[in-house]
Amino acid sequence: MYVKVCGLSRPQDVAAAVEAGADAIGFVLTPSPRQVAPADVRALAALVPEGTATVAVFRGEPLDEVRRAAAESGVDTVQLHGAEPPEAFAALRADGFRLIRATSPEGGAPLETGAYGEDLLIIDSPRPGSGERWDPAALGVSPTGPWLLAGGLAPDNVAGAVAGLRPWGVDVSSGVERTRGVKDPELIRQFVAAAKKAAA
Ligand SMILES: O=C(O)c1ccccc1N[C@@H]1O[C@H](COP(=O)(O)O)[C@@H](O)[C@H]1O
Repeated sequence: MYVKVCGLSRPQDVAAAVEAGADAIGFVLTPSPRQVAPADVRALAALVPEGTATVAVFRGEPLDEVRRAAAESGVDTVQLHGAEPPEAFAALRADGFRLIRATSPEGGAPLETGAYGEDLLIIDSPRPGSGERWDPAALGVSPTGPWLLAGGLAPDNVAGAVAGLRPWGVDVSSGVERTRGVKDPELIRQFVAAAKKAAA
């Protein structure tokens, strides 16, 4: 079970996620209560050991801005939540990034990993980072490639969500916060442990 913890902005939260065994650490570079400047992401990403992915999250920014901010951040992976075309993914691939495409079942984009050249697909609610669950019935058939389930996951519901949809991995932001935008290291530990125990 691949586990991504997203929206980190403090060293102690990065440390908690790494120590708990998260596979990917996400930093939000788009307007959000969790937004972090590229220079601050660089400092946080430097705390992440090799082998754990560092992910810069964007939503709807122009491609030039994404390329510039991702390079400045020092991450290895870019996650796009907008309506970016396959050409944007190709450009970021040429820059050397691994790629995550995030969409929702209602979004109209293909629910197939790799459709735009990405390495990983995230299926999320239409309002990413909101903590909202979405109706699993909207998914129909699960993607065959590696995909992460996101949207309203938390330590106490991740096992049930995994049992229902059998994703390759999970992604969380709001569910490991007690105050919106502020991560809780203990909830991060609980989430990663519960997710790792959940059978895909
Ligand atoms: O976390 C954010 O604030 C955010 C903002 C804009 C785009 C994506 C964002 N995060 C992604 O949202 C989901 C998790 O959402 P939830 O809060 O757990 O319901 C995940 O894909 C994050 O990478």
